[in-house]
Amino acid sequence: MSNKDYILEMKGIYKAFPGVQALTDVNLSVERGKVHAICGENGAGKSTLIKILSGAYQKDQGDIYIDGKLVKINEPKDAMDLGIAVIYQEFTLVPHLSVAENIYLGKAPSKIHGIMDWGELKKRAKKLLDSLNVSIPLNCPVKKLSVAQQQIIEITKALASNARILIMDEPSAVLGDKDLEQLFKIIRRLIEQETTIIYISHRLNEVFEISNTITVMKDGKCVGTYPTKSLNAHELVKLMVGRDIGDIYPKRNVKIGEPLLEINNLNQKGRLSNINLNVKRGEIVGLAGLVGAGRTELARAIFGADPIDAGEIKVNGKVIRKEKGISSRINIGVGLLPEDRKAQGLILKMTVRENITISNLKTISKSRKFIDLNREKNLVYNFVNKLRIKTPSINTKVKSLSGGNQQKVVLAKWLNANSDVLIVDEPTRGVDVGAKREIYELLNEMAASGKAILMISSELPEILGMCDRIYVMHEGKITGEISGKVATEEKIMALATGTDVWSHQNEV
Ligand SMILES: Nc1ncnc2c1ncn2[C@@H]1O[C@H](COP(=O)(O)OP(=O)(O)OP(=O)(O)O)[C@@H](O)[C@H]1O
Repeated sequence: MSNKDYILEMKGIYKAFPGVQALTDVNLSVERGKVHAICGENGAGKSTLIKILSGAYQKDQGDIYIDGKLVKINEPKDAMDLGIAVIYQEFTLVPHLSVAENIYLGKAPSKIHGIMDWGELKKRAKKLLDSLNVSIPLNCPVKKLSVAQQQIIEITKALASNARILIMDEPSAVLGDKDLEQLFKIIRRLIEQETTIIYISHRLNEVFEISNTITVMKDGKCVGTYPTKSLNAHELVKLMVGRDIGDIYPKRNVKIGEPLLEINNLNQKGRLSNINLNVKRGEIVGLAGLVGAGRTELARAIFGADPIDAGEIKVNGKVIRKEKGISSRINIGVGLLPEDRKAQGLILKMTVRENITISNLKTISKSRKFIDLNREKNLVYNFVNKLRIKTPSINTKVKSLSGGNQQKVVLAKWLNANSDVLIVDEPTRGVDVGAKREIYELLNEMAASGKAILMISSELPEILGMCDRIYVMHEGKITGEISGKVATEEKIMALATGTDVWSHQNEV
């Protein structure tokens, strides 16, 4: 392949942070008009590499070429001028401004005397949306759009800045299955228009579906670049993890006991209606549904984070008084691994050690007064090793860890809380495939030791691979309950979209 076929080349890139060599001699060559995936474990260096490309970080060494020409990217503006844009998981839209205004934010066409040319603004915004074959009302404030639509506006905004290289960092993390199909359609249209996509994801089925080429990174180095067609999932995992992890869903053989969590006729105005479910000792029960079905709302209601209007929540046979909040739920043995870890799950300025042990100081205290430092260290090392948390030390502040490693810390925190009933909301989002296997093992171990686990996940293979029973939600209601033994993606999707033509109620 000649250099001209590559829109982007990064050669010999090095980057260090205090105590961490994040990138060592990384080379990346990206073909024009293709989808180039970057895969690797948490902390492999993927985000650091794209932050260098987008001007957020400065490299220590190395060269970047665009269209075969050596370029300097010292700040985000340089990257934008070169046509490089990043679609992050957290969007950069202004909620109260309209779709059209957001697309042309900071670069709106103007008439004489600097007055904004509304007609031209809308015409241009519509043209861009049409080119992606999507229709979203131009006057609508973006805060009224779904997350999937906001992501489309974010992409359109990048195109309005003449982006030719779009970097998508875990774009599916905020999407349900239907929205993902739509995103893939848009990516295919972008490719037809010769836009180049760099796609970062831990969801390997997506990588196989959408990418032409895969670069694998490990420990800050490039393992290699491969045509997607030349690899299967097994080979890719081995390249990423450096070992064979076998079957991703470990076998379960657990005795199921009495109900530990019982929800009867739970109602929350405008959000949840007539929810009935139970999770028994030893069980892992799935809660499936599309984005917006009410799964997170239900988890928060059970945990006491949001009040309920009517209904009964029983833990271990005891009714929890409606007016009681989170601390009474924790005391009675309920834990929640929240969906939004950064905002709700971690204290970013505290260390890995403190974040993990804060959930259960009893296990590391001497006569309930002093911390037993040795016990604390052993406990934390155990989690760091088991979940393979990549951190320079257990005393490193959590804010400097990679996104996936931060998630592992929250998970360790809730596993350490040792709750009888643990609700996990998207437990493996953003986590690499090797660590996913370890998380599944830990959840299985917890269930086997007599705990009850309620697992919310948008990844249907994970629900199918892990759960004894599955409740499916649609528009704030439970639309069906299926045994893990007979569940299929089709059955779940039919219930999740409210298009179920045959009833799976109580198919257990
Ligand atoms: N601002 C920072 N300060 C200190 N260390 C950092 C910083 N950013 C990244 N690192 C370290 O650099 C390494 C690479 O992190 P990076 O975020 O690039 O990984 P990643 O492959 O994107 O991981 P993930 O899949 O978890 O997002 C990690 O060891 C991380 O702790």
